[in-house]
Amino acid sequence: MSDHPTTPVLDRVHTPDDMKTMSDAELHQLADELRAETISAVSETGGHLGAGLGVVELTVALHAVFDAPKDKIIWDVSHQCYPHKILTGRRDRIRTLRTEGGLSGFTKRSESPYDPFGAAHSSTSISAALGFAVARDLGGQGGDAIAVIGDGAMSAGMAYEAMNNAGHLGKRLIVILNDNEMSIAPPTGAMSSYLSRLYAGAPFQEFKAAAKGAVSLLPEPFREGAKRAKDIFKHMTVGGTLFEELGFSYLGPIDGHDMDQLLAVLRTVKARADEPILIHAITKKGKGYGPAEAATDKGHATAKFDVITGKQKKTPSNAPSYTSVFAEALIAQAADDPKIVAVTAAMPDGTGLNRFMDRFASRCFDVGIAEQHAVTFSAGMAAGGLRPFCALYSTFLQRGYDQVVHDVAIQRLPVRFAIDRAGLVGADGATHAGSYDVAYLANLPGFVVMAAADEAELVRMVATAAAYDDGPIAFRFPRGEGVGVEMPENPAPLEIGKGRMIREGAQVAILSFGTRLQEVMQACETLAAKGITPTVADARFAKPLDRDLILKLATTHEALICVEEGAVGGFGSHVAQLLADEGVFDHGLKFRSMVLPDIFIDQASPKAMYDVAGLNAGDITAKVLEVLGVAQIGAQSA
Ligand SMILES: Cc1ncc(C[n+]2csc(CCOP(=O)(O)OP(=O)(O)O)c2C)c(N)n1
Ligand SMILES: CC(=O)[C@@H](O)[C@H](O)COP(=O)(O)O
Ligand SMILES: [Mg+2]
Repeated sequence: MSDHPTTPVLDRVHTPDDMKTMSDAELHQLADELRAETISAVSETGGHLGAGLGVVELTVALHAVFDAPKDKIIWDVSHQCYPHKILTGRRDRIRTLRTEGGLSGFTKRSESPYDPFGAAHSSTSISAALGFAVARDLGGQGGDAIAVIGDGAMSAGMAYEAMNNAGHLGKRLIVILNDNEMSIAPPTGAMSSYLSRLYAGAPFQEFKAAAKGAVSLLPEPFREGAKRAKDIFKHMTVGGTLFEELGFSYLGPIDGHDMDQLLAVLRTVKARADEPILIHAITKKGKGYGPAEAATDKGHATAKFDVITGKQKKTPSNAPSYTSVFAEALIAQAADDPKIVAVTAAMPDGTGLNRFMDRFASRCFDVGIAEQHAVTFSAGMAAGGLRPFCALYSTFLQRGYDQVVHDVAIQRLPVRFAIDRAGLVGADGATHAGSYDVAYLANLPGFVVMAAADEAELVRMVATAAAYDDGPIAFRFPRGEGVGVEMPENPAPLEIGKGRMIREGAQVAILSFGTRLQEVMQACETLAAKGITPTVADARFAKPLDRDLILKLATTHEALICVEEGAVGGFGSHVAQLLADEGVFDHGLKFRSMVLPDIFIDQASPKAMYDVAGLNAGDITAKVLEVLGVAQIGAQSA
């Protein structure tokens, strides 16, 4: 397979309308070419590969049978949407995926009318599709509503909330369960076992209407090609399923890579459905690309790679990742403390807890994509006397917020939140940015909220959290590698609510919270050349604040600048509140709080995203000069 495959059929597709006149044989070939084009594009951009490869046939069949954008095809998570983007007028930009100014790696309403609903967090598709179905029936936009949801995403409660509602409403709604027996890691849980049992050992089964002579139900002109459908339907043995109990007609399992089968089933569903229908399609994540199929994550996400060898082109790292530092620090604590347990919501590799699991299998829980449950489950274990570390990405913890408030904070339970991917994450863009956790945690009574300035600080914060039994405690750290600092050998717990002085200076004090400290120090080098030597402190805690440190900085300097990689309402806001409460502003303190701006920042490199946010060294330099009233010369290049 060459990097730029020959694609004569795909070349004819500019929008899905161009597929409507294609023969089934051409659609077969289109799928092959689409797969080659997807592999080729992702080899140049990196990104989510395996999920897209698993839905190539399904994508072609859906666009051949349904009429997008009038019909709404809603991809759950939408990390599998690259083939869909190629078929829906975005092929010319597909090699800009996940880059600054390029295509998003997810569906996005502002990007295309063929993306009726944006996603990136999982398990929203059935709710959204049901919303479209109701809107259609109440005189809104017409067309079918089709949710494509993976078996991993089916582990989240929201999918069942939606099916419960859909079954009750009884409207025409099509859900395609794309079951590849994979989440990012192999899926866990009873639901996953249930899905496996639905098709284990059985031949692919088909369409309920078979008993009523399904072939005759096929609309013209498809009856001609219906011999295959006859073969498909003759195995029909579908019995009662959980989905049927919820009010869906269950069709399947069908082979999600068999184009004939897909076309026959979708055409018939399109012609006949008058109620909620769930089509259970069995697929292979990474299908059709050897290196992806062979990978343990089935090519879920990849760096740029060589198409022939599959070898990924990763830039060598200079320091360990924050994630791995967290995992090793937790393992070290857990070795001495049998009460420490760890929880991940379907991200064992992403959170580093796969290492913890290897070491302490019975004390590590992958609960599936179920962040709400992860939080309350941790609360229960804390109430039961364990020391749970609930390791979630900042963006996914958002989903468990009521549980954080109601089950953890109000009961003052000592759940330790290890918040990974804090701050701007890069190619995944706005949906995955960890922008809000400080704001939404530091406002909760009794919560301790920390941010690590570097990987050594992270190790100390793990030790602090392990030793803290008085209530909930959280520490946040970013995606990517650390700064290469020396690591503490026997990390002692930090004193709660105490920051640290980094360097003493004059005129202006910079109070950093989190890893922007490196940018602050870089800014100081530039400022030194201008004769300005700021005092720099690392707050460590957004809650409780180090009042003594902050008031000292505020009363001994002309200006105080807070810097953090979080949204307004976070650390700087709490400092401002303290200063206002203490009347410090009455004495003329110049105060600035550098936070993420009030916009959703699109995907780019983290550095470029922080440029947009105005939180890089040059911005800090410029802020110091502005607050001191010094003329700015070349501040952006600092
Ligand atoms: C709420 C939420 N939690 C976690 C994730 C991270 N995540 C992205 S894709 C994925 C696995 C999804 O599995 P599945 O739905 O089966 O899709 P597949 O990749 O197998 O096609 C996970 C856990 C997410 N996107 N959203
Ligand atoms: C689609 C999704 O939610 C995940 O695959 C996410 O992209 C992982 O991000 P990391 O690469 O930061 O683990
Ligand atoms: Mg899956």
